[in-house]
Amino acid sequence: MGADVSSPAHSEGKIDGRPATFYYKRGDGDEETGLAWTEGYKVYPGSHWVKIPAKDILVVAGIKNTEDDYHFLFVEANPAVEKDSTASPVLFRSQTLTNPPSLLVNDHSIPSGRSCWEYRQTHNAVQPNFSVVLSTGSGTGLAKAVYDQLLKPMFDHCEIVEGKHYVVHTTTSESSITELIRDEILPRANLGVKQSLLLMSGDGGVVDTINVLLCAERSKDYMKPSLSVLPLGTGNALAHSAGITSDNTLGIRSWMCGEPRELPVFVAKFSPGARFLFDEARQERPLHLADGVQTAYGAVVCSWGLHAGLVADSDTVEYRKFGVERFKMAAKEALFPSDGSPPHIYNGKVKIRQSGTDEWVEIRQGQHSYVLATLVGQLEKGFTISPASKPLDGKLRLVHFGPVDGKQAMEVMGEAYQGGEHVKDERVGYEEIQGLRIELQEEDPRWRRVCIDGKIVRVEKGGWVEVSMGQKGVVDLIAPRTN
Ligand SMILES: Nc1ncnc2c1ncn2[C@@H]1O[C@H](COP(=O)(O)OP(=O)(O)OP(=O)(O)O)[C@@H](O)[C@H]1O
Repeated sequence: MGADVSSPAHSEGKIDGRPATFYYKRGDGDEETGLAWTEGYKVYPGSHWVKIPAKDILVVAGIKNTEDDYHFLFVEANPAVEKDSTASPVLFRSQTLTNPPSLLVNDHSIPSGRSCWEYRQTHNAVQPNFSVVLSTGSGTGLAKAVYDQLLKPMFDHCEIVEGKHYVVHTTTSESSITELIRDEILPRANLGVKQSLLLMSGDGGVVDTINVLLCAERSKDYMKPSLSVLPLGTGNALAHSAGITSDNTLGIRSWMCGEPRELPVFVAKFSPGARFLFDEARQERPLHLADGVQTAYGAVVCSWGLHAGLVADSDTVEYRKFGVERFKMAAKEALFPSDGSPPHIYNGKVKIRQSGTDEWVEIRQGQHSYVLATLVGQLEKGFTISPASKPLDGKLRLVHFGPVDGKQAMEVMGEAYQGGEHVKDERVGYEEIQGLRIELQEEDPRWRRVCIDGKIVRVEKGGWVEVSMGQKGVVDLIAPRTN
């Protein structure tokens, strides 16, 4: 606590009406940054200090009709998770600060203008234009607990009222989000109504949303909705890559203080006969037809080979119980098959198109292990698949490697967990691309699975997929400001 008494980092005031001494250490990094306070105005060597790390702070907001009182909103780790894995990881907390350090107020006040969550609400709308989506099938099923223990208490504190200011939609099936967007959000967007969605889901909730919006006819009055994400899926690639998870608030700080940013999307066109697989691949459905071509949209990844296989194989009720570990478990299974055989080598032609040319160039002729085009940096926390990607930079990058044995594939994957070191590995190709075309030459349908943001599309025999950047102006993502 080394701040000078006159420093903007130090003040004497009150906490919930009780005299207190405050110190604030600027930054958003280690546990030492944030607010520390102790009861009373006399500080002794043995004084008890309460510390609220900067990463736990939501906002500091002035209380109306007072001079120096502030709402101090933050989260706290939930001790109940040790015994109850279905509990919310963090809980909502609030205190009233009188005369807090000015630096704290400066760093954590609600930004004005487009970046303020209030800007995105229209409280006098005929019906609420703010929808909260609880995706019960996402991740390990925490959406309901996070809503009850974190989000709802925060809304209550901020006097954001269910039914008046927002509507809750709880998913009951794989098609719930699609139906909500198709039947409610899209028609109102086409009437020019400004809408916000808070998706308590992983990447799947986002890909469901963008697919409806991009596949639809949009009117000339179309007003693009803004999406916020509370990362409650398994990989949460988009949230990690957009900086939404860079604090401990489970996306709420980004929802409150982030700004609308254009969400870059890609379009994947498929040969006739391609089908979306769902319900553990027991069911299938056709893709949307755009100008007669089977089409899907994504904001994260299009892959074929090892990555698509392990995403598909691990999307079962059994595997989902293991959270993000499910990807590693499925990877082990794919790389070291229990019958002792080597991992599958994928046959097909992989072609890329680079900036400034219409020409398709074939890479790594014939055989492949891993082919992955992505718009994001991380596919899961710490798994840096594309280290050159910047948040929402709208650049498509390709990561690929050819036939390797299980041990070598594990090595390459391990390097991706070390900050994206795999892209320096001579076995790995990594480049920015404008387009990707894969012509699959596999007999077994198992090796013809393509992953689009966690969803699986099975391509028919002799089929292909072609990926390029998609349309702009359809949806915004609320993400932390980048100054
Ligand atoms: N009650 C439900 N029953 C069946 N499917 C559901 C249900 N609720 C949500 N879903 C679907 O499950 C999918 C969950 O995907 P989501 O991406 O949110 O989670 P995840 O796959 O665990 O995470 P990630 O994609 O980030 O790895 C969504 O596409 C959603 O439509």
